[in-house]
This record gives sequence, C-alpha cells and structure tokens, in this order.
Amino acid sequence: MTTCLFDLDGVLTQTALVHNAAWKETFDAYLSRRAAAEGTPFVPFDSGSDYLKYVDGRQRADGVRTFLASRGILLPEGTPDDDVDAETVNGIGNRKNVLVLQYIAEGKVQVYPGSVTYLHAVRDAGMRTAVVSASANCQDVLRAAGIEDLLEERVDGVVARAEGLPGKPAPDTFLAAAKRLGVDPANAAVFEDALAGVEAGRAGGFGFVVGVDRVGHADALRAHGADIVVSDLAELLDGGEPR
Ligand SMILES: O=P(O)(O)OC[C@H]1O[C@@H](O)[C@H](O)[C@@H](O)[C@@H]1O
Repeated sequence: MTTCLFDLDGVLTQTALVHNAAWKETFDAYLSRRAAAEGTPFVPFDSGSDYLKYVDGRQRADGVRTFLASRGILLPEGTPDDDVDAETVNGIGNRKNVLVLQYIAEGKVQVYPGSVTYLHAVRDAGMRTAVVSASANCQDVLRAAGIEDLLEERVDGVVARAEGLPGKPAPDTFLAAAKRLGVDPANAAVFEDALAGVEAGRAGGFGFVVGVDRVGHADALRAHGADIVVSDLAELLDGGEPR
C-alpha cells in the first residue's frame, strides 16, 4: 500500500457527532411540525440507527432525501440556494447547515489524537495522503482542526458538486482522489467510519478498506465491505510505524 485515503467526519475529526446533533435538531423540528399538521404521531429522528443507515457519509441532500424516504416522505428537491424555511430537500439541508456552521464557529471541532499520530506516521513513512469527505464544510473543519497541511489532496462535497461526482456509497469521490494523486486504487487504503463509506471503498476496488468503529457497529462495517475494523487508527501502528 502506498496511499491512504481518509474520510473526515468520524475518522480524522470528532465531527460526526456535530453533524448528528445538527441533523437531529433539524429533522425533529420538521417531523414534529409535520405530525402536528397531519394529526399523526411524532416519531423522532434516531441518532443511532437513522443516522448510521440513512445520513452518515452521504452528501447533504442525499442524506435528507434518503432519511425522509425511509419515513415515506417525498419532497421536491429545490435548489442549493433555497431559503432555510423552504419545504424542500435543499431547504432542510440548508437549515441543518446553519447549525453546523454555528457549531464550527463555537469551536466544537475536535480531532481524534490517534488519527493525527497515524497521519504523521504514514507521511513519515513516505505514503501519500488525501481526505475524501461528503461534507461541503470539509476545508473549514480541517482548518479548525489544524490538520489541513497533513493531506495532499481534498475531494469533498464542494469538489463533488463542481465535478458532478456522485457521493458515497458510489466510489467516485475516492477514485477521483486516487487519480489526483496518480495512484492505482489497488495500492490505496480507504479509512471510513460510515457504512456508505466502506461500501464506496469496496465498490472502487481499493487495496484495503479499514472500518473505523466509534459507535459499536463493527459487524455492520464488515458486512458493508470493511476488511478490518479498528476503534482507533493508533491501533494500526507498530512501534510508531504503520503496519
Ligand atoms: O452538510 P455537509 O457539511 O456538507 O456534510 C454532509 C455529510 O458529510 C459527511 O461526512 C457526514 O458523515 C454527514 O453527517 C454529513 O451530513
């Protein structure tokens, strides 16, 4: 293996928790309003199963659409500049992003220390590195975390939109990162905490898919394509060097 392709939220930084909290607040407000208007029971967003199955690792609009579909709700797509009050896929996504930006500004971005140690180790070993994230806030999060310089390439939600790349579980964003680095996917390892992300790594024919389990879903990560599962990237070091 010559190359490491890292997901961001939940792998390098503890921001899966930030996204999850913003999604819960946004979806619960929407679902409770809708339930009241329709006279049906309010079933809140489940930060465990709903987040992991329908939202984690997916581009913002894909997450809204996929979760609402699981509740039998189909909304118009709208456009990315929809108002936060618009009852559209993009409007709901924009509402969630206001919260994410607020959390980033409040300093809620934390790294996983084991991941930073691992990043330094693979770079010291001469390996190539890139971050591959569904998030359009990837660069801001990398900066807030102080790790932007440790990654040679960035393929994120902004790049995917500009280049028309489908998001995870499609492999296209990981393949684009490998191409930018000029490496064969067979020589690259993918590091992912999301089910959609390990699926993308498997679908892209990457040499190795490392599942990173922060929430106790190791079996699901394996079932969706992880070759091994660790709970911290530091487990992959042997005497300070990547195994
Ligand atoms: O809304 P953003 O910042 O573009 O992020 C999109 C998605 O990015 C992924 O990395 C996260 O796992 C998701 O929770 C998030 O929804």
